[in-house]
Amino acid sequence: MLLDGQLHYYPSLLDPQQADILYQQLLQEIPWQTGHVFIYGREHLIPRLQAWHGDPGISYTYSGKTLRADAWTPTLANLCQQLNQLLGLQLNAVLCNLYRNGNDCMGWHADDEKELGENPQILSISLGAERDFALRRQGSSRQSGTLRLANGSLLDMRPGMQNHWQHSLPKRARIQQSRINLTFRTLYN
Ligand SMILES: O=C(O)CCC(=O)C(=O)O
Ligand SMILES: [Fe+2]
Repeated sequence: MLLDGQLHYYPSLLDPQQADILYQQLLQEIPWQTGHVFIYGREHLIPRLQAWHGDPGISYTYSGKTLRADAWTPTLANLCQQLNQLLGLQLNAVLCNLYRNGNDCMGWHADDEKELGENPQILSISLGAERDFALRRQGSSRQSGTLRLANGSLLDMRPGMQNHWQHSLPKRARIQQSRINLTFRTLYN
């Protein structure tokens, strides 16, 4: 347990063999897309592949646009159901990220969009290459530390975390292998 109980890390939710099978299934099953964002009216490709899946009618606002989540794939639906049962939650959507190698990354942010409610709890499953997950306090530009997210691990970002901390997935140029990260969320539309 770290950071006043706001972050719980379980290094082996899945054993390595299960994690490898899941990785391959998700790689095939998810319609990975090259996302883009608009910054000052100019289009930029994001440095990773993405997909959004969720319950029917769930939508999210991303880069100023409201988009509907795609239907669950069988593997994602199964994972979401298992997490809900295990943890007593009502997760209803997942953001999937595919980092093709160490050059793919995600910048500093908090997952604090309006549709996630006041105190979101986000469950993050990591598969494939081990990558550093960096943390800093909201409002600070100094990194507080990193956590290595292992293949088959679960990171539970508890309620409160998104209000006080930012996180990022920094570039690691030497890493050649790819990684899939799934962040399960509860969206209130
Ligand atoms: O890839 C990760 O571990 C972090 C992903 C993330 O922060 C997000 O999807 O909001
Ligand atoms: Fe995030």
